[in-house]
Amino acid sequence: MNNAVLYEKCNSLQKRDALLCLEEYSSKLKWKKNNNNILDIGCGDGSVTNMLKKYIPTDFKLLGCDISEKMVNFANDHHCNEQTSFTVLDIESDLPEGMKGKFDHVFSFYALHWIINQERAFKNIYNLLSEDGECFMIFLAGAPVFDVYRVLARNNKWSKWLQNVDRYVSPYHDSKEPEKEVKKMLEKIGFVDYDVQCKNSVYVYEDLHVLRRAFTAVNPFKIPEDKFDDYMSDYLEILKEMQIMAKFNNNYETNVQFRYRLLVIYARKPASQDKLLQELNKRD
Ligand SMILES: C[S@@+](CC[C@H](N)C(=O)[O-])C[C@H]1O[C@@H](n2cnc3c(N)ncnc32)[C@H](O)[C@@H]1O
Ligand SMILES: CC(C)=CCC/C(C)=C/CC/C(C)=C/C(=O)O
Repeated sequence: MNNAVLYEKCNSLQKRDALLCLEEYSSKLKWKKNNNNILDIGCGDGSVTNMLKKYIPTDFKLLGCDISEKMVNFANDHHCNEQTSFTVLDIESDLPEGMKGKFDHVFSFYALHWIINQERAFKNIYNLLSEDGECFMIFLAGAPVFDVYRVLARNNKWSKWLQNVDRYVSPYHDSKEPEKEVKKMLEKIGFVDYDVQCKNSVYVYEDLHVLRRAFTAVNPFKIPEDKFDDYMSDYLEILKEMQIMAKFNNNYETNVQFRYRLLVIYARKPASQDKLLQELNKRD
């Protein structure tokens, strides 16, 4: 997904959930009196990064990062100022030395379900954090859109463009207890005070035009332009087969309920004295 202009117009689901979760969790976040260094991972067009500022009560520097140079350039063009900037970073790759241990807070909204190597990404988040630093992330555990990808990938008409489809399915989509898996990983990496929730959520797309644009904005597959309408028609047919859409409804003005599971994660990197206690507890 590289189309920042389209994504900025179609990220109402992602924005709504970022706002709802920040409202719910903002009282849990601990801020330094000044010089809070903050990172937003998978910032996309930067509009949610920009929204985040409303929840930072004191002086801060905010860096958004994304694997997509197109997204980063769009975010810098639209949201860069003396406190906020954006840079290219793949959270699954090696970290620049200068970023390690530098951030008091790391956020991520609707990005980590795009990551296959979860442990690598979460270890990177741990290493990005300063001592006593905290992270707050929301991303999809499971969603019908991933089942749609798998059905399309089995269709000979689309299999050529949907190879390795599970590369774009959330790593927790088939998990019965994603929060358990995440907690185990956080503990293994060394996070403390973690709170992991998997929330059953629903979002209503008011009509199929809106749904189509939202689906297109996050579509990771390189479908040829002259085939995209046919691809979308097959996508909508699958929604009917999955009974997410009414079977005989060809009315584009119909709304569609998107039911999904959202992981909401808070965790803290222990300060050195905590680490000592952790070690002593392990020995007992
Ligand atoms: C659905 S968008 C979310 C954007 C924004 N956080 C929001 O809530 O609207 C997911 C973003 O994660 C980025 N992303 C995917 N894999 C990434 C990786 N390995 N490292 C950094 N960003 C990544 C994508 O390029 C995309 O911009
Ligand atoms: C009913 C149905 C399957 C709707 C799909 C809605 C949609 C496009 C959800 C976004 C899924 C996603 C991968 C979001 C993201 O990465 O931000």
